[in-house]
Amino acid sequence: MDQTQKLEEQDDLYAGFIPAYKSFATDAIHIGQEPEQWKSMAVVPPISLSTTFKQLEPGNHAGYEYSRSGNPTRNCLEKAVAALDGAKYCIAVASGLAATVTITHLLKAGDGIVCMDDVYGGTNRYFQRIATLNGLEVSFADCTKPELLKAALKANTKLVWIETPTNPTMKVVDIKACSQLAHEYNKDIIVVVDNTFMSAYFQRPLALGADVCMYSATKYMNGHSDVVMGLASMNRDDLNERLKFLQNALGSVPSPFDCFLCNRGLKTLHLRMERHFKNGMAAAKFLEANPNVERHEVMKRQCTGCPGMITFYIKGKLEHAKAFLSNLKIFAIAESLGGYESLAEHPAIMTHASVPEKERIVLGISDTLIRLSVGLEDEEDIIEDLRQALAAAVTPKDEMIGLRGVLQAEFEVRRSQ
Ligand SMILES: Cc1ncc(COP(=O)(O)O)c(C=O)c1O
Ligand SMILES: N[C@@H](CCSC[C@H](N)C(=O)O)C(=O)O
Repeated sequence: MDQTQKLEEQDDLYAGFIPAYKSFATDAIHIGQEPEQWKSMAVVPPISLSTTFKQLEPGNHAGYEYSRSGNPTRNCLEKAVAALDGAKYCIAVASGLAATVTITHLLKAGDGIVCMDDVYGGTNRYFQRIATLNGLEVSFADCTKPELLKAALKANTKLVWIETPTNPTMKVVDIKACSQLAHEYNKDIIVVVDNTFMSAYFQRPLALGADVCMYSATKYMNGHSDVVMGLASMNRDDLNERLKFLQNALGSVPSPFDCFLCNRGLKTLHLRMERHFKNGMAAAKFLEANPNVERHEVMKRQCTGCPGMITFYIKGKLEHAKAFLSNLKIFAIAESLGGYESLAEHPAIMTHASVPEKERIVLGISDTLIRLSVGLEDEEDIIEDLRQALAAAVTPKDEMIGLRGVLQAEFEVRRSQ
C-alpha cells in the first residue's frame, strides 16, 4: 500500500466522527509538566516519594504538607488529565472503583442513584451490595432510551451514573440527552460518565453536559497494563472542592510511582488510540457476520473515533467459547483491557461474574459472549490469530452469529451508504 492509499484509508476510518480535539497531543505532552516547577528544571517529572514536606514555620509550606493530601508527581498527572478532558480539575485515586466510591461519598443516606443498567460488573456490585447497605437508594435504567432514565428520576435522585460504551455489551448512551434531561429534572443531580472505554482522546463527556468524567485509568489512559488507578475530572468549583476533600479524607490515593507511570502513558495516548482504532476495525471487519446496527449516529455525534473493544457471540455453547479462547495465541485470556497487548475474555465467567446471573441473561452476557481488547500488534498477526482460533473452535459453516460493538456499528452504516 502506498502512502496515498494509507492516508485515504485513515481518512475513511474517521469519516463522520466529530473532529479530534485541538492540540490534544501537545497538551498531553506539556500541560502540568513544566520543567520550571522544579529547581532541577527536570524535563520529565520526578517521582516524588517523600511522604512529608518541610514547613518554614507551622502552617507555612510550599504547597505540599503530606503526600496523601497532595503530591508533586500526582499533581503533574492531575493537571495533564484535566487538560485532556477539557476540565479545570482532576483527582487521581487508587483505582477506578476507588473513584466510584469517592464520587458516591458526595451523597448521604436516603439519596438516590440512577445507574445505567449495563455497567462494569464491579460498579454494579458496589452500587447493589455496598452503597445500598449505607442507606443509598439505587435503581437501574436502560439509559440508551432517555425516556427510561426520565421515568427513573425521583425527588431524592442525586446521582446519575452512565457508562458509554458499556462494558461488556458496548451499548451507547447519548450523554448530551441524558445530562440535559437529568439537569432539567433537578439541576443539582450530578451526572457522572464512566469514560474508561473511550479514553479522553475519543470522548469528552464534560463538553456534552456531564458534571464528572471518571475513568478506570487502569485501562487506556495508562495503557500499559501495569497500573491500577482511577481518575475523575470536572469543571465545577464546588464539586472539585468536595472531591478534593474526599480524596484526602477517604485516603485512597495512588502511589507516586503509579502517577509517574500513568503520566508517562498519557504522552502516547493519541498514538495508541489511533492504532487501537485501526486494529480494532480490522479485527471487527474480519469477524463481521450478521448485520446489527445500533445507535450508530449517537456514537459518531459524541466521539472522535472508537477504541479497540469488540464483543461478539460465538455460535454454539459455552464449550465453543472456551475452545475459541483457549486456542488464541497472541490474545491472552485475561481480565482488563486497553493495554498495548491484545486480551480476550469470557465476561460471564470472568469480568462480570459479580453481576447476578438473572441480570446477566437480561443484559445479554451469555455463555457465548466473548470480549476482545484489540492491542497494538501487527494487524495481520491479530487477524491470523482470530482466524485460527475460530477455525479450531467452530466448524466453518456455523461461525459467528452476530458481532456487537462500536466498530461493528461503523461498518454496517458504511455498507448501507
Ligand atoms: C468501565 C469500567 N469502569 C470501572 C472499572 C473499575 O476500575 P478498576 O479496576 O481500576 O478499579 C472497570 C474495570 O475494572 C471498568 O471496566
Ligand atoms: N475479578 C475482578 C474483575 C475485574 S474486571 C477488570 C476490568 N474492569 C474488565 O472489565 O476487564 C473483580 O471481581 O473485581
